[in-house]
Amino acid sequence: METPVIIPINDPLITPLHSAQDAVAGSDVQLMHLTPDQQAPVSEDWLDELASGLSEHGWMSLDVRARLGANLLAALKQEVQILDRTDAMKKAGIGRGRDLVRDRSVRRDKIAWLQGITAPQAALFEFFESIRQGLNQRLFLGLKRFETHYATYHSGDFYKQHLDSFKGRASRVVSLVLYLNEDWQATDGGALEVFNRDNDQEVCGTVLPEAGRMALFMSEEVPHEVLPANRTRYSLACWFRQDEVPLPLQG
Ligand SMILES: O=C(O)CCC(=O)C(=O)O
Ligand SMILES: [Fe+2]
Repeated sequence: METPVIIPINDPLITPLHSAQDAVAGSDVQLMHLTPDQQAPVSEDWLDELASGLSEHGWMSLDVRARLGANLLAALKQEVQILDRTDAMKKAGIGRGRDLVRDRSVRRDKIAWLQGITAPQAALFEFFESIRQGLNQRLFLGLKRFETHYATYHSGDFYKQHLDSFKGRASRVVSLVLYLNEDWQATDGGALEVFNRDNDQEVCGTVLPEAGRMALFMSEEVPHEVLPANRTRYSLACWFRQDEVPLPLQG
């Protein structure tokens, strides 16, 4: 059973998005500080591990619950739940700008882009920025920036096998997915299936979207798929990019 979330506004449909986000930021600011005995979110050794996972296998899955802290994960989940319940999330598409296609046979999730403004998002962006710099120092990927969105998959939603970037576009280079769901069971569906980068018929890993679990992979190389979820599945995806100019945040 999920813990019920109380939406701190009267009429979600007429309240602008930033108010919903402010409500979250305001109530959770004090939760964002890491307690002193907590492991540093990002250490040199840990960045070494990420870099070797990516260079040797093209992908990896790891548990970052202790690094990010249960409070930050809970605050991020609360944000995405509020966005979802206030209808602030948009049907996701494939492609960008004029090429954007909303093809429900390929993907059915809903997304909302993060701006890094609320306290939980600011803490998360700091974490992503350390990863960006750490990967650049170790793998010379020239990652200039990252973009990140929340995603909600309701029961029955999926995302068929795909790559996150077309070869040679030098846009999305490294993909990161962070999951926000407590007590996710295999029977809840919604697993991320990762395929062999040299054979897109061969599953080489299955990741359950449990809170604190993170998947990291090379965007142009690693085919992956989100299996149909049997309960609401919350996550956020982040792409580290080589291009400098942000595209309009849509789709
Ligand atoms: O949520 C996931 O496990 C993966 C999502 C994904 O592949 C994407 O948004 O491109
Ligand atoms: Fe993807």
